[in-house]
Amino acid sequence: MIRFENVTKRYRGTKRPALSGVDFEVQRGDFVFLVGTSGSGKSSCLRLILREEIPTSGRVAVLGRDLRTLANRKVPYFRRNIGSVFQDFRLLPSKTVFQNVAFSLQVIGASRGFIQQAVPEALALVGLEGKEKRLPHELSGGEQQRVAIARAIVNRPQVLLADEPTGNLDPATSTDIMQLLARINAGGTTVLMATHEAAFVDQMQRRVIELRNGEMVRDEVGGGYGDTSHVPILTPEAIRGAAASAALTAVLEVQRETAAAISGDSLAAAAVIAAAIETSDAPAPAPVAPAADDSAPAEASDSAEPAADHTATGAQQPIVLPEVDIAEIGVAGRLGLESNDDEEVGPTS
Ligand SMILES: Nc1ncnc2c1ncn2[C@@H]1O[C@H](COP(=O)(O)OP(=O)(O)OP(=O)(O)O)[C@@H](O)[C@H]1O
Repeated sequence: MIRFENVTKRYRGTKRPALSGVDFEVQRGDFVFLVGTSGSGKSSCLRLILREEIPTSGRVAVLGRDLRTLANRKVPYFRRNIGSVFQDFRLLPSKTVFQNVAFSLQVIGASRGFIQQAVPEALALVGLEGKEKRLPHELSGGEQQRVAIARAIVNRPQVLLADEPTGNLDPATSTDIMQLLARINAGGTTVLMATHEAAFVDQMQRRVIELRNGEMVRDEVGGGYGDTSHVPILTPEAIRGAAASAALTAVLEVQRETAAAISGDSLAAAAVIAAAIETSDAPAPAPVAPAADDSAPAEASDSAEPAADHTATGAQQPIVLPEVDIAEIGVAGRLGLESNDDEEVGPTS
């Protein structure tokens, strides 16, 4: 569904490439965290997927299209398959909640009747019924991000890109937003999220792609935020004797301390998530919607099975989410986005 092949991105006037030889593939229905320190190249990856940038070398293919050969005039149609949310929400300040969500349908020429039906459905999905007439400044930060998410998904994109979507929100509100993104993913939408939020990455145990100075240093199924992949996994069976046992204990202690240091301020968020899990009566996560066409099935990374405990927080439970009925939105068919996944979406007006 999304493929990076040896992608290097060098911005004009810069010495060091923003991305260097990056290779990965994301399957339909995946939920992938992109992690890495500031400047490591996460946003550049998302911009390449949106075709806001093109690689200096290598290839980016999204939904079966090689984006280098995608004609400029076709880019707006291509982007209809991709929803985006950002840290700063990017709402239109003088438009109401309804108008903000409707706007993304108006620009693609959707009919008035369709908008009247689709917008309330999207707002209901994100839990904003009754707030249609509010202006953005009359909403909390979390509500504003919900509007942005409703706007991103109102035409049922196949891919949702989220660039630090919880970056401006408090831990409890961030948890709500993460639950919402996971629900959307459970309905079959592929989600790629760039984040610095260690607690969520650790809790959700999804696939983690880590960038460092533009290079991909980790692609881990069911990974945590901190890169512990270089730490050898020691098991008691492999070591005999009291001295060895003491050494193992010391190593595990260092791992725990390292994890605590990495988690840092995110511990509060982790506590909130844990509380949410405890009070939740939700069933196990829904299986990812089956592939509708030629894509490979979703990877095992999307199962609820936690990975082997080689991250410091491997014992934590993933966020458990209610099943979502994607017919709740029911917009894809009407927009012609449903079954011809690899076909270009033509103008609707
Ligand atoms: N338009 C641009 N022109 C020049 N350099 C850029 C441009 N956009 C990004 N860069 C550089 O590319 C590198 C990667 O930036 P990018 O925004 O992709 O990182 P990031 O991991 O998303 O960072 P953050 O977590 O701070 O958002 C950085 O060194 C940045 O300065």
